[in-house]
Amino acid sequence: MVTVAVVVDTPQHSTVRGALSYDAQVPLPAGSLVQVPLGRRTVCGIVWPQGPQPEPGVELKPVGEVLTQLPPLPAAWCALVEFAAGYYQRSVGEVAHAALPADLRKLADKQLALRLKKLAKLQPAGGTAPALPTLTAEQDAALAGLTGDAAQVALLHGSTGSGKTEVYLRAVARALDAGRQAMVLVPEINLTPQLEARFSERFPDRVIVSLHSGLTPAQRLRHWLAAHLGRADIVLGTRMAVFASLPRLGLVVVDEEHDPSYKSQEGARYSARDLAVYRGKLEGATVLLGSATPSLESWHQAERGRYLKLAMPTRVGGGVLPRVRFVDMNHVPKDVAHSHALSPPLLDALQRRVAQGEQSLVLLNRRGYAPVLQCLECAWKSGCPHCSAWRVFHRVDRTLRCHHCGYTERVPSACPECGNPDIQPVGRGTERLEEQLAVSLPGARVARIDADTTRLKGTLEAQLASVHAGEVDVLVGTQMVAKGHDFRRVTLVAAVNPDAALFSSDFRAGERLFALLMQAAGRAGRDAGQAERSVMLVQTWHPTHPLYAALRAHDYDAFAADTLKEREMAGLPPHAHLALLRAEARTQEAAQAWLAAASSTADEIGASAAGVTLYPPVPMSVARVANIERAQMLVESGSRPALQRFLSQWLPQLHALRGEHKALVRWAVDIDPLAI
Ligand SMILES: Nc1ncnc2c1ncn2[C@@H]1O[C@H](COP(=O)(O)OP(=O)(O)OP(=O)(O)O)[C@@H](O)[C@H]1O
Ligand SMILES: [Zn+2]
Repeated sequence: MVTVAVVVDTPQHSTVRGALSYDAQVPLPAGSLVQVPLGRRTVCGIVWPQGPQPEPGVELKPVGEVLTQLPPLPAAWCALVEFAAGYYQRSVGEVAHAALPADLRKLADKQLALRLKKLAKLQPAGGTAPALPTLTAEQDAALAGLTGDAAQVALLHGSTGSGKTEVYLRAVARALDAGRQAMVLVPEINLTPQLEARFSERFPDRVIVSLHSGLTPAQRLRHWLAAHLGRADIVLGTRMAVFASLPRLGLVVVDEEHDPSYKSQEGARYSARDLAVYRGKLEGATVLLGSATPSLESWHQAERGRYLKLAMPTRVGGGVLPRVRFVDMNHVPKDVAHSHALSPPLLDALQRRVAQGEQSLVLLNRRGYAPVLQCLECAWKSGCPHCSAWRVFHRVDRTLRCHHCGYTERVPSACPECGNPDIQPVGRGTERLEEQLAVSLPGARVARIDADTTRLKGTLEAQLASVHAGEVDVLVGTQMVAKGHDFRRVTLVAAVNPDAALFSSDFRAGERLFALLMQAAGRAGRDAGQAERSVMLVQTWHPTHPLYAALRAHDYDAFAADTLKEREMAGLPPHAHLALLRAEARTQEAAQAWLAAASSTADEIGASAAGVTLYPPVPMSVARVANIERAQMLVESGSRPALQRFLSQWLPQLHALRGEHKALVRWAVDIDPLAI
């Protein structure tokens, strides 16, 4: 008999943090999947490279079935999981098992053999590769910078339309030629179909698979196995793909690396971008981060020389970025400014585009018809009974919907409080804007793209195709339409109401707004023939705000320099490191009481001597969701290792502390939180 270490799926709050010990007949290679007894159940486990010494005299249970058909998970994969679990303060078992396809953990050896046989059917798309475009000088220089040296991290700072995708394609080609596999991450599942099309066109004789949450369990297993067995040359996917097992990984591309959706908002709240960088080091793979508006974290690393900075400031084919102009809402007649989303200069610009047969994109980052309904007689507003938030009026199906808990009701025909039939929408969302545009621009073909119009599979593709085909004059949408799309006919981009983020309590709101507006501007003038005429119009009450000055100049560098200086003075990331402790309870007092107790525990173990500062507990900005009160507490340190050491001492104590607080529903810690 030999002792093997096995990790099983354990919830965060279980006392099991690492591997368990079992008896096996023969030594089992690390990374093998096995069935093991756990309590009264039999569960899937992964043989782990290292585990605790079993206590002498304790009788170990035997390992059950071993999935011999599956090549063991690579050591580097186990190391990545181990790192992620440690860094994000979760159990190894939880992270490891969440990273595997659910179906894999359910299969017996025989069924697995069948699935593996079927993999032979995965074939390259076939056909002939198109002629390659001649690289621009900037693309050439960027590719020359990618030396292929082990563990190089490069930040490709390329303007919108500078041809970053072509650089990714060439870098992938090189990795494949060297016999390696490549992984390409995109922020949104919506962007995977067009990317898949680009890649299969370019690499007709390679096997390409995708990994994202839109796959069926069977597809996910098939694609995962293809990557794991090395049959797939290219893996395209969203953040979950960063955990794919790839035996010959040579390159990881993270497109739009600044995008918040790389950060998971549940479970181990990992950043796929940060894990990609770590993974590159582990596996000697090149990591290529690309963006027109890099995250300040990555920019800071590049400035310090930790990442190689590659710049592509120029648009392909002589295109220029659109001129940015501001409509000062203070000078628009008051009744117009307050009651209309569309100022006269914006309407005028739209009318001219429609007359000239050019497309316009109107951006409003708010879904629905109106964010709130209001009674004109009494004080009633369409609040959500379960959340501290308004319910949004959706006109299409005449519902009031809570965007936090999902609670939906038919719109009442009269005020539920006083019976007055006159209840009015206040403010506007994309639905109302679409309606208003259709009225203001008679004859124009107005379309809308947001999360509501794209619920059904295939609708987004169809809608985008009609935009590309020129069947739409004015496209209204949320951030969904602002990024990634290569619209060729758009000459006007308008941001209707972007000011709110300027005064947010979240220190990253400005960075997010700047990125969104730069990306949106980047949708205009992509065709060199029209570039000269292209304009971005921003309606604002604060036209002199420095963020807008940087936007006007398309000057990311200036924005980054200013913002980094502010962050340094305020002791904020990337100059400091944060963790957020969140508590949810039946009452706000209970949530905060638990955080206060957690804070006392931190004092006892010497947080401040360790260079770690804890801020007072505060309610979250939406304090109540689905009848649960939420509060948070910020933990900050100038040193990442100090913060990590402190957290690994502190969190086990919090697991213990939980028992004393009956009203606490759940708690979680978010390392490097994005939204505060
Ligand atoms: N070397 C080249 N020669 C000719 N056309 C090119 C070249 N490189 C890229 N293109 C074309 O230029 C357009 C813009 O490229 P791409 O969409 O990759 O830009 P991008 O940098 O990814 O922009 P964004 O950040 O806005 O997504 C595309 O239509 C692409 O096919
Ligand atoms: Zn609600």
